[in-house]
Amino acid sequence: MRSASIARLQYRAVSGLTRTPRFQPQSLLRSLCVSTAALRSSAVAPVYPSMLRQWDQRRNASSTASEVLEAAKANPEALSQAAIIDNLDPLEAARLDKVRNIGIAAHIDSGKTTCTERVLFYTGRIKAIHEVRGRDSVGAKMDSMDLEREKGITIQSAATFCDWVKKDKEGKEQKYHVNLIDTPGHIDFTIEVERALRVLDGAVMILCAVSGVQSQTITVDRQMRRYNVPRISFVNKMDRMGANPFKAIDQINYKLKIPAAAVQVPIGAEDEFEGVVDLIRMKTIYNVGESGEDIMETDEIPEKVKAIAEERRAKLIETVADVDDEIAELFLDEKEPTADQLKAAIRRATIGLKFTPVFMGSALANKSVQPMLDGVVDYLPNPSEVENLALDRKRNEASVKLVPYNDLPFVGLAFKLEESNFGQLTYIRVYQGTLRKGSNVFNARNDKKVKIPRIVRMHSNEMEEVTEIGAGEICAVFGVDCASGDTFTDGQLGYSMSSMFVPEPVVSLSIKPKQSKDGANFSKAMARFQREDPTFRVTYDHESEQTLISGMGELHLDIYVERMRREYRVDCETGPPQVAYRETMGHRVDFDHLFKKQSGGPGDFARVMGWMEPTGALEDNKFEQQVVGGSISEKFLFACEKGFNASCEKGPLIGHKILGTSMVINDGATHVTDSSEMAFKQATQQAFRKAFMESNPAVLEPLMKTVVTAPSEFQGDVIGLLNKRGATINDTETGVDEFTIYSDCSLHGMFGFSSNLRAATQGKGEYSMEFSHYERAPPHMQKELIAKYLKAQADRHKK
Ligand SMILES: Nc1nc2c(ncn2[C@@H]2O[C@H](COP(=O)(O)OP(=O)(O)OP(=O)(O)O)[C@@H](O)[C@H]2O)c(=O)[nH]1
Repeated sequence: MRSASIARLQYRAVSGLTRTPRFQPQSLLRSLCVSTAALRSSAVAPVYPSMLRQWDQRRNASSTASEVLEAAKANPEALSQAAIIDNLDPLEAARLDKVRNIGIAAHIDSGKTTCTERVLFYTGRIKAIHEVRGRDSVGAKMDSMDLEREKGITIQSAATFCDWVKKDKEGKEQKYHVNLIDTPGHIDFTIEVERALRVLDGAVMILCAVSGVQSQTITVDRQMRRYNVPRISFVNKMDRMGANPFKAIDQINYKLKIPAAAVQVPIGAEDEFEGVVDLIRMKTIYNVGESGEDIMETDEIPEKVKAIAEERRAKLIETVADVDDEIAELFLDEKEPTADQLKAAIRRATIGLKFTPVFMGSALANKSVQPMLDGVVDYLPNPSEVENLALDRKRNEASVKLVPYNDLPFVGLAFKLEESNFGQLTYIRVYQGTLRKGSNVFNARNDKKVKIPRIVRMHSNEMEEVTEIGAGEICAVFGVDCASGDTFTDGQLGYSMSSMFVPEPVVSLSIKPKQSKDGANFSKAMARFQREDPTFRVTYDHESEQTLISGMGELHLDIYVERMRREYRVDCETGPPQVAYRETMGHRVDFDHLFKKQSGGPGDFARVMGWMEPTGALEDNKFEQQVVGGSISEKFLFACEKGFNASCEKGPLIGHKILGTSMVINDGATHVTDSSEMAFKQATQQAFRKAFMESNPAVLEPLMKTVVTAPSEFQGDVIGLLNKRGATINDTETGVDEFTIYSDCSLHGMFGFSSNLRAATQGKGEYSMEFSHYERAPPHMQKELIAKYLKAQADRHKK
């Protein structure tokens, strides 16, 4: 960073201007400089220590520090990331301009892996295309796990990188570095999508040209919104019977509620799908060569698509005008935007999360994948165009913007852990600074120092060793002990970044190795799976003396049982799937509970008073203390809270977790010698149990949003199947030759549904299920569950 650039920043801070003339006379800029010491303590300082070091050597100290600080406080935007980026070394800005970090996310079987395989082939990363479940039995590059290749589904997200060469306006070739993560479609592996989207700058949302927006499209849409990820859309499978990209676009508009318009129209469809017309430049694009590796562009638009191309181009301009002022002005003046104007507006609107341009093609038929890659470069942001924030723990958790500049202190986020043949691999997104082999970094969670022994770039299951990774890039490191979501810094900065959203598991199974000699390997596998996947939990139930594994669905748990067998050679016995029920209280109950024991020596004494009541929403539990006058000390109140939390972990009705319950302690009594933290914890737990049972409590069961799709001839059978399982049907959509039913059903009712559905639809039906919310279980079921729990407890006591 040059001193003039820093000075420009100071100038902006003082003047409040967001843009500074690039060539300010040095003397004017210098007059605005402040003392380094003052800056270090300022709101700006922690972001730029390395700049300050350089500046220390060059500066002409002056005394306007307070002015700069005041101006910075009044106008933080003057120090925005954009302003800093604007002042970067031009070489650094040019480097970032050529980087894209993207994810591919979609509903199950939309063609994410097939599409990624083409991307890798066209960018020269792989020498031949292999299909998912292909006849050559090789399998797609990104599905590297044997299980993935056998089942034809993606289980783990896989990272890779490639270089895409694209011609610029002047016809000069420009090389873009694309880091890409292919994610699974099954909701059971949703954490993989969650963590990929947490660290990526943009995404390609793939849709099936026949099915359009499907249940998991809605889920990934929600995940993209959660992390503000801009997206382009790709309507795949244009070669399939019934393909209709415009129906998919309408659905993006009204189901996902994000303005979308086609930037291409297809030339032919189904088995006559030939290529596309680019609506921005009004050119036709065809793939030629054995695997569609070459692109042929012409100005001649076939007669049969001329009208639709004109109509859709007008629609594109109209949709963009709705979200972009510059195009809106041209639109109102009835002026046609130039290709450059339209492209720039689409880029602005896409990055601003106001629009998604829709591409179309067929990955399997090797058609129109390259224009989608051009779209990644043209419309998705480079790392400097995305705002990434961290909390500065040294400055009261103030929010700071991270700057993807190589020379700044290092800040990175570990977003995924994976065991490899060479030890634990930790995937890191570098947000600021450079990560160097052999350097020391600090884990912000526990301030532990770790050395980085090896850095690699991942290419599915292969890796390429590198000595350093710059800001804005993704890599993996070996030998770093941490948890998913940990922030690493260089040690100077007290920054930590927010982690990803981790959904709660809903299904459990009891599990044990068939042979006791496998105990050690079993524990090793459990520890590893838990470390890698935050939605997979292992608990030990002391009462039933069983190990329980919990996860997002039956498939999720089945995959781990299978991986245990293959990767650790441990055959396991599993119990039937169990639902993660919850318990909640019925109405408010006041309590005044005394816990007192006197048996010779020092006794126990604790009295707690207050009330318990439902929180209203079936969400988190709440503990509050409103003690005035010191009848219970802070230390003992803390023990009460511990008692409350422990009670919430195991409800009195059936031993499941408690939801939506609050406890207030507002009075009590303490004994000078007999009171202890243990006594107050016990007293709270006893009071909790009593009040809870008096409140007419209920067992809650998880309700699942279920979506079933099958060929039309099976509609009656599928409805019958769902009715038998007590599902409430909310909506039915009828397509060309298939139907989709949206329903709510209890998780318990859906166990084993996949085999029933397969049998009822000759294997052609598909379904997906996602947790929706908890609801009171039917009274007869509650009774049964309580009776079962009581019996199990009585049997245990007899033993
Ligand atoms: N007709 C047709 N089939 C396709 C196309 N793209 C993919 N497929 C097929 O669709 C199936 C699913 O493809 P994948 O690439 O595994 O889909 P995915 O989205 O990665 O699947 P998951 O990760 O399991 O959700 C495979 O049988 C592919 O051959 C396409 O453009 N046209």
